[in-house]
Amino acid sequence: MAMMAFLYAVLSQMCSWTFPVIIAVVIYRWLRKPHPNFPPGPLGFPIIGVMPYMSKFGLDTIFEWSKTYGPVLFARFPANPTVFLNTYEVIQEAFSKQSTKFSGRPIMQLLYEVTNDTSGIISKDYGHEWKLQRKLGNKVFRGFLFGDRGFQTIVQQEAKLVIEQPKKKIDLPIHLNVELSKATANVISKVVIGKRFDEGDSQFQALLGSEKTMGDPKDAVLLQLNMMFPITGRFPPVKWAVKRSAKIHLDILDLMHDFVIERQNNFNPDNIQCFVDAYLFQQQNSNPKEAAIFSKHELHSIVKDLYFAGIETSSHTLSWAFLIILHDPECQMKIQTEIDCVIGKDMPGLNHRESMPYTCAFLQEVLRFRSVVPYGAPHLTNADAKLNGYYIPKGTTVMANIWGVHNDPKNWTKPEKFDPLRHIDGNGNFVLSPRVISFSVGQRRCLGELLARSELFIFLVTILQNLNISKDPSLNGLPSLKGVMSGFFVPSEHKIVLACR
Ligand code: HEM
Repeated sequence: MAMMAFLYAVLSQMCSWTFPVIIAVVIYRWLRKPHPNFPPGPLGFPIIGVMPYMSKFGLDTIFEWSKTYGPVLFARFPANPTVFLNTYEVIQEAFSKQSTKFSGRPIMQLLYEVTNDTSGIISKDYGHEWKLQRKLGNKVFRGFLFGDRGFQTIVQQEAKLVIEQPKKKIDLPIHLNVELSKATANVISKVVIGKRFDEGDSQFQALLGSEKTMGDPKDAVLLQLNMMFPITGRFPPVKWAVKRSAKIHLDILDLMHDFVIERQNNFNPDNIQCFVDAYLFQQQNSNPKEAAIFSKHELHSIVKDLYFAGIETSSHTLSWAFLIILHDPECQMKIQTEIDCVIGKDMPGLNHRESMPYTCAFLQEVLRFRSVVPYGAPHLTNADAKLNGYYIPKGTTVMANIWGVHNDPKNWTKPEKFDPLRHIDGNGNFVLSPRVISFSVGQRRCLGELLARSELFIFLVTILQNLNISKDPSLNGLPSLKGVMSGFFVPSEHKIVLACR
């Protein structure tokens, strides 16, 4: 009895000071800034930070905050306090002018926990290893893939097949995005592993299946929750979503391993045909220290990164383009008028771009109006930095608010309006705008930009040269332009009708 009384006394004593201490720690952590001169931002709430304020995808929320807190703001996300850059000027300053300080990558905690791996290009932190991998990537993507084996030829071949497929189902509504994903997957395959796949191929089905599941909207929400509150990963249903995501990741790596082995068996150093060939060549011709960096494991991860970054981004940007055309059929008419004048019945090629200002302006406006990667990829400061008068310490996560730049009325009159003519000057010429930054800026800007731009032009023009698009007649209204976030910012699922011209 005496013992019970003693324990009770100790416990109540502890409670009397533990609870206030916990509250004090929570409040301290909530109010604390990494540095007194850290950028300003909304306070949010203890523990959950700014989460309750976020609209579904945060696109408008951050943009609204920037009106109060300015071009550089700090958002208290529970697991990862993040600095958002909201104007073109500060993004340029950070990612281009101060790129050696702002080009790191935070560990993608979720993926890291399940894979213990930061190999590849996308997730690799800034430094010697990333620079070497990226240099090789730039060489392949900017250099030797022109000519007979160039992007243009590869994309033209796939574009021809895209128009054949729907021709068989003329007048029946189809999911055009499914066809476009297959086409962009085959473009990447040709560029990276030197071969394309037939539709029924089991490896191709596995690849497309994993791409789809990676962006599963249901799991995307759970995984986001896990990123904000890592502890949720210990309990279902978040635990199951994390497991599913890990399995997909490992299955894809296995698939990449098979792709690379097949290519390796046919490798001929005198006939470099694709990215994997160039990588194997580099491996064999580097000094031992560098050869260790160009390892097999890195190669599998980079191949995976190229598939991950290159399929859905391009196919969904094209889907946005066709959805916009449904809403504004005049665009279709104007592009087709240009096609008829400039290309006629010839095969569309990249050289036609300079004579087709409206089509170029239309595509640039699609990239502005609906960016599939509205915040780019997270960066990390790898040194203390000063930006716009604020101090940003080493190790801070930094995101570019690409969506904000594209919707800033200081950059664009009526940004909510889709208007290709804003990119055409008084003489009728197309003006390439530096303020459309869908591919980001600086050292870490998109590696596949050249390829993506080739795909956007050749697919759009080949399809409209041969087909007219219109809405599914069984629908009352038009499919929404609002979009959904499922890994990328994409149009919600819809069908369209294609008819021969
Ligand atoms: C319309 C299509 C595309 C858009 C809008 C897009 C956009 C982006 C953006 C915003 C980033 C992040 C840049 C940063 O961290 O600041 C990125 C990175 C990247 N993209 Fe793309 N991308 C597209 C297509 C492609 C294609 C076709 C490929 C390749 C085959 C590709 C490969 C990559 C890679 C490898 C990175 C990581 C670069 C690095 O970390 O150094 N992308 N992309």
